[in-house]
Amino acid sequence: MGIHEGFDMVPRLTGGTEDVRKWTRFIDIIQKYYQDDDRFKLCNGYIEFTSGEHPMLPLDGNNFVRFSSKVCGDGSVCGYIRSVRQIAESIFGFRIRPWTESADQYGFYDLRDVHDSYRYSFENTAMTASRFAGDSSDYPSNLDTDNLFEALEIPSKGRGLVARCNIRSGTRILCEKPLLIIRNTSPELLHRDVASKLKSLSKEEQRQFLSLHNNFPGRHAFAGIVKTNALPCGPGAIIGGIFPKICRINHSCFSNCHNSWNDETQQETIHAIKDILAGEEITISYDHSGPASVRQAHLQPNFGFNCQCELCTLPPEELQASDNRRGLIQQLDEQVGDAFTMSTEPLVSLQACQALLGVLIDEYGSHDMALIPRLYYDAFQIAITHGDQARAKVFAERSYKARVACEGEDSPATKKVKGLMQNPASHSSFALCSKMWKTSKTSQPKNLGINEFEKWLWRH
Ligand SMILES: C[S@@+](CC[C@H](N)C(=O)[O-])C[C@H]1O[C@@H](n2cnc3c(N)ncnc32)[C@H](O)[C@@H]1O
Repeated sequence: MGIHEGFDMVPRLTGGTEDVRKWTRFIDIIQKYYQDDDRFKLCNGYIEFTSGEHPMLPLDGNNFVRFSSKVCGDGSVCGYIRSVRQIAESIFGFRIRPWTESADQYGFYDLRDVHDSYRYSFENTAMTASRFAGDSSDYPSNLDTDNLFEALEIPSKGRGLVARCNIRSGTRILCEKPLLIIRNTSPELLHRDVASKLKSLSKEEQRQFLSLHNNFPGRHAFAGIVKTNALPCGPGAIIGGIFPKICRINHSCFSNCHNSWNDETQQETIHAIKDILAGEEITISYDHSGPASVRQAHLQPNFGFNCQCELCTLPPEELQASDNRRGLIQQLDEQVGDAFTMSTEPLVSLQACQALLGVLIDEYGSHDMALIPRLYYDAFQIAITHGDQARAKVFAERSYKARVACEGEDSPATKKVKGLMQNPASHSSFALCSKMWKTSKTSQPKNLGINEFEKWLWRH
């Protein structure tokens, strides 16, 4: 029989947005925490710890009731049960009910509930994904990018790209050279500019351009295609690119991919910023962040559509809750960017950074890698301008890791932060404001637990 230990989720999670967000956050933290652990396995639709009775966590938490294993005979599984429980408690609080038979404590649910939940969570996910990807060892790594997606009709959005198999967060889904690069100008001039540039394209490239969606038909049709589809070549760029495949990707205010322009290779890349399941639509964000009304006010005149993404179509109270978080994100972002506070009260800036990280995770789950590299880079700057190389190095490492996931190793921004991670003092602002936090780059404390390390890092 043996002695069992674990925890139950009481009450069970609902399919509501808040619960889904919390579970996504929980799974993200688990993946990051155990990513270098040999016994941690990310499988098709679930996570497995190859220790004890191989306890599992489903990637979809709806219906999850228990994480447990027989613990005698394999000491290491106890460690997994307890650390997963601690992470779960930090997110779900009182809903996590720990129990151990060694202290005569038993789970809340009876075995039939637990078996039903297992059947739902594990057998179902394996079957669902295998329908798309062929076998149950999904997240294929050897497919060329053309096999990762297909163009399909999406309700109320025209055509869009849909994943053909499970795609892991951090995967480069597409890398494309533009058909055309154009400068923003009046519709008439734009139409003429495009007309002359089209002449130098091949017949196939012309066909690709002309087949793109146009939300602004009329006298200047080429300008309409450009306005509907162009993506800026870099943040704040006044030139934009038109891409045959990337321009088929629809927008979401809660996107699962990140697009970025690589100025060195002159290509646009698309990276998954969360695990995407086969059958899910691939989306990017055309917009800045901010509350729904601000996003709509940008999308309608600039791209000519009312957003129908999963966030904008939430019931009003849930959308309001998201708006409040996004308002707070903007507020904290401004505080973090305040140069005077950074130079005179760096601790206030660092606290704003940490608070921002918390709200970002609440709003996006931790998957929104696109904002995370910048946040850690801001934290790096706060530390380095006051001479703190030890923390600056950790912030640079985190920024680098997040940047690789959303832009790849070949992105100029990734290369830059990689250099800073190796040598934080090479930054031009090193000790520029003060030396009051002076440390060496190797003086990070050793042997601290996660919480203690975070306290050190954020100067609590
Ligand atoms: C760059 S195109 C994307 C591909 C396009 N759906 C197609 O059929 O080729 C942008 C257009 O797609 C549609 N679209 C993209 N995202 C949308 C969304 N979230 N809600 C509604 N329509 C969307 C809008 O018509 C928008 O102008």
